[in-house]
Amino acid sequence: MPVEHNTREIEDGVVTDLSDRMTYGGYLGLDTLLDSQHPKSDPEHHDELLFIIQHQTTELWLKLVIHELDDARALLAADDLGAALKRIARVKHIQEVLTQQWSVLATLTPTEYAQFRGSLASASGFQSAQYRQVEFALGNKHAKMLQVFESNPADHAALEAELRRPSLYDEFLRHLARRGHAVPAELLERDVTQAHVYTEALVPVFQAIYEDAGRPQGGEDWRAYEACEELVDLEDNFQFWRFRHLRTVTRTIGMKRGTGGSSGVDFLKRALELTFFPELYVVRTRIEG
Ligand code: HEM
Ligand SMILES: N[C@@H](CC(=O)c1ccccc1NC=O)C(=O)O
Repeated sequence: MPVEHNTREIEDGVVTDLSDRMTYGGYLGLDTLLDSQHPKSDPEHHDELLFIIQHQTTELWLKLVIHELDDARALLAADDLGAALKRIARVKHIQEVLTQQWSVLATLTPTEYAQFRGSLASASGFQSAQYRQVEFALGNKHAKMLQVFESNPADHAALEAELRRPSLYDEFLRHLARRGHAVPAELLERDVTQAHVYTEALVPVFQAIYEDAGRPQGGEDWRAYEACEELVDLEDNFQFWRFRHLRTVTRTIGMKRGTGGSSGVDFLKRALELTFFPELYVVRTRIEG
């Protein structure tokens, strides 16, 4: 039947009596989700809702990133590299959404933000437990970061557990070792509560994987090569997010100190020098034709 009067007929089969049945809102917990936006400005500033939702959507996606990275690690531990790569591919798409999303917040002018910034008091993204958990899961451990979470036992416990868990990189290197690659023992036995630091002896392992993949028939370790490139994408994407955050902060608060107590822009700039998988970048310098 064609659409008449620009109004679509509702088909007879459409379920309308939803008492005692599973519904859209019930399944998704929308009562709670959509009742979780509480602007603090009084009178309420129009733009504070944007600010809240931008953060909440980020936290929701971070929840999924953690879920996927957890499973990717379990799959690597079981030597199922193909399935782990699927999880990582999903994380990469989420990162792209999160980086794109900065353009919505960029519609907030410095004047508008200054009008409700005081209502945020000492709250700051620096206190995001899930963001820190992702950094830890990727291998940039930092025990002192836990201090900020002492007032929230659940967050503190989750981060402490993450601190003690092998990172995605640790699991990948263990997998490569089981596949016969000469991963240095110092990495396989490292204290996983510390940040991964650049290890020169790992570079030849990646060099062999990259050079093998470049041979005409495709290499033995094509999957390992693919995984290396996925990790590089993951780190690049993480840095793109950090960079957009830095630029947004710069255009919104200039050189003001952060509500979390840091110097602000200068502190964020230093995060751009952190790295998760340094050997995967150094190997590029070494690759010969
Ligand atoms: C106008 C918007 C924003 C401004 C002005 C801003 C400002 C800042 C500043 C100054 C810091 C340094 C810590 C401090 O002293 O407060 C910081 C950290 C942080 N912010 Fe934001 N931010 C904004 C939006 C966001 C959004 C939307 C997110 C998403 C969740 C976010 C997440 C973070 C995270 C995770 C950190 C810690 C970064 C690190 O440790 O390197 N921020 N932010
Ligand atoms: N640190 C920001 C405040 C801020 O952006 C913020 C405040 C409360 C909850 C999340 C935030 N996002 C990122 O830091 C500032 O200094 O303006």
